[in-house]
Amino acid sequence: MRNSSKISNHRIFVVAIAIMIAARRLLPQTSQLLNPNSIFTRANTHAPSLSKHAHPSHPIPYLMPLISTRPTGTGDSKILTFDSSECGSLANLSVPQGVKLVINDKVKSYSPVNLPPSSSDSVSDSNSHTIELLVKPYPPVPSGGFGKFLCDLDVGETAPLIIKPDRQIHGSSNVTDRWEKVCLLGGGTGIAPLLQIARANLQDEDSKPEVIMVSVNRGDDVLMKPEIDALASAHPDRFKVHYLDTSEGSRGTPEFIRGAFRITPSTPIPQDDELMILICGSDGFVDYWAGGIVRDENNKKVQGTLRGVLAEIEELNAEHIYKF
Ligand SMILES: Cc1cc2nc3c(=O)[nH]c(=O)nc-3n(C[C@H](O)[C@H](O)[C@H](O)COP(=O)(O)OP(=O)(O)OC[C@H]3O[C@@H](n4cnc5c(N)ncnc54)[C@H](O)[C@@H]3O)c2cc1C
Repeated sequence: MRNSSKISNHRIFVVAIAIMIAARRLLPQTSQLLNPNSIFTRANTHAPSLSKHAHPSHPIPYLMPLISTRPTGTGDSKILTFDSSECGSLANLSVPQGVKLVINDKVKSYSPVNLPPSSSDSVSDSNSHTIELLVKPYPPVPSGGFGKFLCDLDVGETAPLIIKPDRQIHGSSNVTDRWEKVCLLGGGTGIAPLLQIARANLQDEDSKPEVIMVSVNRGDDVLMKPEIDALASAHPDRFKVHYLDTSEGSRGTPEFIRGAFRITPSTPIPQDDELMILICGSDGFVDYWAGGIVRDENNKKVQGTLRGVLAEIEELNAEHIYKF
């Protein structure tokens, strides 16, 4: 009897020590999400060790450490660089790569602006194992605040991120060497995935698509302008950028799009592989330009009917447009 009580006391002691060690490991994550300035009140329940066993397409978040942060130079948005080396197999993921931030079972999408590593990148090259996110800290609303959460992270803290599976754009995940003219229409932080697509097309010396970007912003808060202008200087024959400032109440028109993307009434109706317009921005932004994205009976996002400004350009049809 005495022996069995000793054994059970010993077991209780061992279990208590194990719980204390596990709690200490989780503490930085817990305190991060319980920060009084944060609207998140529940601890992340995914222990760091779980991330080691997750596949990039598996819905268990990686706890990616923030390794550096810098302001974009305009407004309050930041470029946040996360160490993605734990994910291991990010090499050769197709562009645009996407990640999801998962907190309290709520999820929001973010888009790396840097290119994923290629298989030729050395494992020792630390630049090839990072994810750079352009993030704007919108003043949080209830159940939101994800942008502020990311922007408030200190170097060394982690964010629970999932690597999204490849994005299918009209039946294929390929965005390079596919269309003759790639037109990118981004509002605010919506420019992030479009910049990655521009970079992927321009770095590919073998294919020569023309890339035209329209960046829509209010006032001086033009996100990633230095980086975009640098790309335009480096590829003057293949990359053109137009900035549209909507602060004075001016909104884009069909004429503006015709001019920027050079679609004229005398242009023959483009074939699918000639021209693609990729649109990314807030729901209101996408709705204004091309009609809203809708959800099907499985709550999956589908493109919805083409409406808005682009629907007024008769040379275009839904096959020429993709809404993020
Ligand atoms: C495919 C995809 C890629 C995205 N990539 C990025 C990215 O790279 N970087 C990034 O910062 N965001 C990106 N977003 C937007 C991101 O997912 C969040 O919607 C955004 O961070 C706002 O969330 P929040 O919780 O901070 O805002 P909330 O707290 O929910 O809202 C705060 C306020 O901001 C307004 N707001 C919310 N979202 C937007 C928006 N997108 N534009 C303008 N106003 C808004 C709300 O109406 C509200 O008034 C992307 C979205 C999608 C669908």
